[in-house]
Amino acid sequence: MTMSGAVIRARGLVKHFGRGQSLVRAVDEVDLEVPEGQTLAVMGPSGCGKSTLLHLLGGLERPTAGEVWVAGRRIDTLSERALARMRRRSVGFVFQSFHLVEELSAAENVELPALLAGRSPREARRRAMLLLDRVGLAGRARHLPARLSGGQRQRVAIARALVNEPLVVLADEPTGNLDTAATLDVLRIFEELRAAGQTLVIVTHDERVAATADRLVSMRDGMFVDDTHLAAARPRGLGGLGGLLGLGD
Ligand SMILES: Nc1ncnc2c1ncn2[C@@H]1O[C@H](COP(=O)(O)OP(=O)(O)OP(=O)(O)O)[C@@H](O)[C@H]1O
Repeated sequence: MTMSGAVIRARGLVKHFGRGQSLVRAVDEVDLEVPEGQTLAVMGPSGCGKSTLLHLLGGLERPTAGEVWVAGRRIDTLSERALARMRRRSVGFVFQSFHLVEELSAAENVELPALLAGRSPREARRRAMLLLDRVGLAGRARHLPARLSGGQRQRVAIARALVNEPLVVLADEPTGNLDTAATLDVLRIFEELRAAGQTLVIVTHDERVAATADRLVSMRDGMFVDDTHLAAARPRGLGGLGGLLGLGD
């Protein structure tokens, strides 16, 4: 962690796509600090650069210019290998279209990042079952994604994002493909995570999702045009995420 407690820090962040006449400034000189325990919502019209920003913050893409720090470590200059390791250990991703592995059961999907991070099969299974229980899917552990509803798939994806106890969860329109009931299920889980002190960045078009955040930034043309603090970030709750999930060390 940095002295300021920022889990994520970006300075002068720029991402361009294409060149010449077709140059797109997807992210244009963004500065950002996300303190530990903050839930940050990012809103803005389609194409304003929200997803690109999230990908830069989580090391899925490299900036054209600027710097990104995760837990006090600069990541935009890391090798591909080191970047992949950083993502596995420190970042949990949740996507609009779930991105589950269709050939694997719900439990196996959740276990996968734990195994890739070097945990034993037994420990990976233990974590997966605990997390599936936490998201209300203990009874669906053996189901393939095709047999799950959209809301259930997204809850599996959230469990997967949490399995390595990430420093930050980055969610890209996590309720974008969900009906109201499933959206509320997902919001309840995010609310639980927030209460436990999990740092969260959520890109969303949904006002209900944004309303659960501590801070709301609005983007337009790759830039922040508004920044509203709705609540002070809370320190990690008793036991933090590990305590909430009963994961231990
Ligand atoms: N890989 C890419 N190659 C070329 N252009 C891209 C690429 N990714 C994003 N862009 C462009 O960058 C801009 C920002 O896209 P981005 O997906 O970040 O926006 P967004 O705010 O997340 O949009 P939406 O809400 O529709 O998901 C858009 O003009 C988009 O077309």
